[in-house]
Amino acid sequence: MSEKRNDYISWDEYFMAVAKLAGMRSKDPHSQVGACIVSPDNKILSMGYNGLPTGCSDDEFPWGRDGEDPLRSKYYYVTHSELNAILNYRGGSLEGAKMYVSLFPCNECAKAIIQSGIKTVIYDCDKYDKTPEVIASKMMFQAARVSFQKYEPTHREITITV
Ligand SMILES: O=c1[nH]c(=O)n([C@H]2C[C@H](O)[C@@H](COP(=O)(O)O)O2)cc1CO
Ligand SMILES: [Zn+2]
Repeated sequence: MSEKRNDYISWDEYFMAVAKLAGMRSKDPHSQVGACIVSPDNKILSMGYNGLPTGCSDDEFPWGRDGEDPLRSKYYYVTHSELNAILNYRGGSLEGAKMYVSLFPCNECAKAIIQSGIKTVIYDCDKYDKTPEVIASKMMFQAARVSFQKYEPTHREITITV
């Protein structure tokens, strides 16, 4: 037992798993999104998931997706995981940081990511890649020189018993 373990998880696996773990806190019945912000020297700075702003009850605001009245769907109210991760940060600057996120950021989150100084986005799912929001997001990232790369899944199963 004096040898070093060699089946430990990689930095990428660790941070994407942390992002997905944060997403498991989401109350959204359709899409649970998690984000983890990491410093250039691999320290976790902040995390977030998609949820309602403080004071807006999970039980009173809607979680539906569509309907005639936009005030009765979730979209006007939910704070996205990426924005929550940025706003949850209580330290100094995020300049040069990386963001691991389970879903490609929308255009509004892209603006916040760019303005916060985050320079790299590592994303997993890109299920909305044909939408104008995600197309606009990619255009802004390219113009602002924020690199975005698809997380390369290793398919390692990580089991945590709590
Ligand atoms: O980047 C994102 N980050 C994020 O947290 N979200 C949240 C908002 C909603 O709660 C949910 C998307 O809902 P839906 O897939 O039902 O349209 O995910 C959505 C996006 C869209 O890309
Ligand atoms: Zn967003």
